[in-house]
Amino acid sequence: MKIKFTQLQAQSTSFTLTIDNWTIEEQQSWGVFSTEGDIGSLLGDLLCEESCCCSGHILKGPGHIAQVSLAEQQRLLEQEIANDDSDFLDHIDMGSTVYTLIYQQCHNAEITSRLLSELDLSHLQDRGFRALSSGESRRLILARALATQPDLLLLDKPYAGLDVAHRKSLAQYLTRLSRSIQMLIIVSRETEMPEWIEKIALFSRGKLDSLMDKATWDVHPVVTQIKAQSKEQGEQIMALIRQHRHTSEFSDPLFALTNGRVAYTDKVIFSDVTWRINQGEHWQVRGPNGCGKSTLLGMIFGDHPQCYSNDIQIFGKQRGSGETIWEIKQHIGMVSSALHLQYRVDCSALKVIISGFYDSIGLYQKPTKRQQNIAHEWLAILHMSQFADTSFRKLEYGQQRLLLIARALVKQPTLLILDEPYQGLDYLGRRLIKNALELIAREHLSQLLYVSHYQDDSLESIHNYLDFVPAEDGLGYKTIVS
Ligand SMILES: Nc1ncnc2c1ncn2[C@@H]1O[C@H](COP(=O)(O)OP(=O)(O)OP(=O)(O)O)[C@@H](O)[C@H]1O
Repeated sequence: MKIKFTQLQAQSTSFTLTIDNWTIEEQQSWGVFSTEGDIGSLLGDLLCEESCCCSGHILKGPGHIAQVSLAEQQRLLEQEIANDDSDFLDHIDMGSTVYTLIYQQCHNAEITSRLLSELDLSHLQDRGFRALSSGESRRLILARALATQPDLLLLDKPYAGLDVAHRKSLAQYLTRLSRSIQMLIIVSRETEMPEWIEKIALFSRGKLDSLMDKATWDVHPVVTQIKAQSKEQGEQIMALIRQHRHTSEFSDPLFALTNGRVAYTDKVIFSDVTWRINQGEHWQVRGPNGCGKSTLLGMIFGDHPQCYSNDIQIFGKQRGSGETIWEIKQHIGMVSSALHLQYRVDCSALKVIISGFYDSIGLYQKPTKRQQNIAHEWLAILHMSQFADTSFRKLEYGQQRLLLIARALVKQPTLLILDEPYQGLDYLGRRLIKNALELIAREHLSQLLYVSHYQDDSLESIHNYLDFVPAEDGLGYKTIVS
């Protein structure tokens, strides 16, 4: 499909996409790198939807474009929630099954089975969408896009949420696919630019900055330039945190799980998990997609139903001894994809940050002047002051994620749970947050419990690891502490 952009200006709630001149030739795949600005969803809207607020021209050859993005995942969740039948069932509705969600895109059993197998989803085909882990749902979104047999595939950060093994197999899969399908791949990590891509478009703050071939990209100075910029912003975050610092003291252990086990009717997720977190320790939790990392962190946060059937001590108290979930949550800041999906209320960017003081989704109390001031300071550091009154849901996915990170940090919690915090962030946003987390950990302003599938996201201050590995009896996973 040939696409030609000329003098294009398109407006989203948060920024303007500007493309003076860009021609994508038929059969030509491009890599797109945006240093600052989550351009993926606006580009997707421009290419896939007819109505869009823009000036200039887009000439598009005939054919069908399918997109894979975190926003697409969010849309599917909205659709599934709208169809939720829990009120009419004697069990919680986990949503349409993986099989159905792929089949409904192609109405062809053979294609559905092939995609299930190629994307390592066969074992999950009967599982409801809402029970999927984040990596599992990412693979489902790709399968659904491919099921529509597109002429052009728009992949916005396709590796987000995938573990090392699935990233590797996806890279190989995309290499194979690139021989038959034209692709536009938007990445926010320079290491994720596929080797086979010949052409790269570099965007900065929503503007197409330059077009180049892969060889020029490999030695481009942009990466060094922006690293320095994000370091400075990281220092500003630290100054803000130090200024409003307050701490709570607890006796050891801060958290302890003894012989932890989580199982559903169809399978055991993990068993025999014993984990003790003492004061001052930062931890990274590692393991493949679906091993139970988010489940375990959800047990600390107190919102997983099976935390009551386990032996858990948290902040010096035995779980189930009369404490409320709010007493626990007030000492925890949480960032996760599950929380991002749940944060569906329509409140302003400023209120999202303030809601961190109350651990609520949305804001239902009158904030103090001090809380409002701190939230405004956060917006300024994130270069988002102009969006203070903008509805959270109208912002780009990456901007939403930055607000949720600020929401978790704003009360300077004792425990900071970061379950793949960088998902959806652009290059600069990720460097900024990583620098800030490194400083927070180093100065022990909060204790970090951190999940990331990327080696280059490792934080120097984390020396404790909890690794999920397959259990010997073949029933789910167990953990190893190192
Ligand atoms: N209600 C449920 N019924 C059945 N299985 C479930 C249910 N809820 C979650 N699961 C499964 O539990 C497993 C663990 O999920 P979890 O989100 O903890 O994985 P994870 O290690 O965080 O994965 P990822 O790296 O992909 O985020 C997944 O295979 C998921 O499909």
